[in-house]
Amino acid sequence: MSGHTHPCCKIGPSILCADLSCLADECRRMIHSGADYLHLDVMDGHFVPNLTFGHPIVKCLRPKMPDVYFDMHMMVQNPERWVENMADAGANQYTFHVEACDDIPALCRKIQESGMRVGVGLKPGTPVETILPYSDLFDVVLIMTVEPGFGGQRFMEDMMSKVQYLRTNFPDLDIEVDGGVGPSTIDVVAEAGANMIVSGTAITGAADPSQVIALLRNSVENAIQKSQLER
Ligand SMILES: O=C(CO)[C@@H](O)[C@H](O)COP(=O)(O)O
Repeated sequence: MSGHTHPCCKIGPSILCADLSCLADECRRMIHSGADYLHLDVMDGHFVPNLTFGHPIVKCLRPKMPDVYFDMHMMVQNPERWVENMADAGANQYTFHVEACDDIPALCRKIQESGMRVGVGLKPGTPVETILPYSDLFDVVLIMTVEPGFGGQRFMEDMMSKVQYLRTNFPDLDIEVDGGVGPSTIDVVAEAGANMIVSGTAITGAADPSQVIALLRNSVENAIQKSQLER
């Protein structure tokens, strides 16, 4: 992690609260509204008290949108179990939760060898120090700003200290924030130094998702520009 080039802003709608009966159409709507990637929430009913979908759905989506970046947020126990399936389904990023992982280096190696970017997620109660010994192994760190499991929850601003710490110590790292992020909370997220912005209900529930995506992007790009001028 060297070079000190702040990674660029990327906006990734979470389709968790979209109309999942027409998933591909919803995904296309997000991309046509200016999304840079799709954040796909996989829940197993064990790691979190909710169920969504797995690799068979991702595999069906992939041919319908061959160039879209699929960011898999794996809210599952035994995350090592689904790496090959997700890679085969066409996932680009595999973000496991540190709380669910017994052997971080082995899992990171497995994800990388299968051709996906490596992401690690931290629940709100997990200190950032937990992942520091392995920091070279991750492409993305996902800081949860709600308890994982459901969309539409309240943003936890006190998680921003984790983002600030990571941005200060790992200037080139992709730092993703997820949970309760929208027009009313984006400025603190951007100021803290996050560059990958997940936003669910604020985008999918908006009358004009493109307006919300543009607003989020504007806030993050301004913060990046400001931090570069201060350097
Ligand atoms: O992973 C999760 C929830 O576990 C998120 O991706 C949410 O789905 C984001 O939705 P909003 O909080 O933005 O409505």
